[in-house]
Amino acid sequence: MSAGLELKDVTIRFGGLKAVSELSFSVAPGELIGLIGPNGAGKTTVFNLITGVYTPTSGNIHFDGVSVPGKKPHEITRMGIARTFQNIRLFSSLSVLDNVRTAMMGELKHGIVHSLTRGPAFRKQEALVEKEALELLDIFGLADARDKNAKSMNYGDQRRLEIVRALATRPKLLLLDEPAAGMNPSEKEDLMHLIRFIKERYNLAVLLVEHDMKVVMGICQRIAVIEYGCKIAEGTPKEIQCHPKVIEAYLGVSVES
Ligand SMILES: Nc1ncnc2c1ncn2[C@@H]1O[C@H](COP(=O)(O)OP(=O)(O)OP(=O)(O)O)[C@@H](O)[C@H]1O
Repeated sequence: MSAGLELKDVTIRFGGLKAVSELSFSVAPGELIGLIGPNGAGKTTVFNLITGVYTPTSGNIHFDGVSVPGKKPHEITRMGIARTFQNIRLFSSLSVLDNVRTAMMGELKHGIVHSLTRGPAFRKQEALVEKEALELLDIFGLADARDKNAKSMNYGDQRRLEIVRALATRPKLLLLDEPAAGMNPSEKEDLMHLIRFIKERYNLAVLLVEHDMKVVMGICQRIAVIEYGCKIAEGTPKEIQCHPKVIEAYLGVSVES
């Protein structure tokens, strides 16, 4: 079993609907892979299968050689897989800093006694968490907003905060679900730089679901295309752009956008 993520013949049925059908693909450590397809093709369902929200009806998912199906989402996070969501999910009543701190909670080693007494070990750990959270916010240009209410930030900043929260769990694989949605062209340009930057800086593998073809074609090393839950093509951005099945299913007009 190889390192990284490996899906083998993964199928999930919802009643009579096969949302994902015998899907196989892999993401090696450090790779930046795109997963694209028309609306309803099954992309978010694939993320939900990888992160333990759904269990496949059949097929296997392995991460670093360990079987994923049957594990709980928090166990999968601990294995080193983090995700963002199509619809932003932040703690709206918490500050920007506290949103990152809560994401780091899983890493805290102190027990209930330390938490209640707030002893030296607890305070040391808290200080470390705050330092790391601020470092991450700084990299994303969000440090000045640390005390702002998360929901008061503009849309692009909220999307970036979601990525910070995912990174705060120290993943080896980051799943990004439509990170460019709702961004303007200059925010999308920044996002492309940011994804490349964090991939290098944190030695991350990234699986990117994204409708914006300029973003996908601009940063992905390889792209898998699904339609009605089935993989119809896989290749480099250049190969995908001229793949007849892809053009027919999906890319025809949007690749020029
Ligand atoms: N829990 C569920 N129960 C029933 N059907 C579901 C469930 N989750 C997803 N589906 C169906 O599976 C199919 C794939 O949905 P999914 O959200 O994965 O597509 P997508 O490629 O992410 O779409 P989009 O690009 O519009 O976000 C759709 O037909 C959807 O209605």
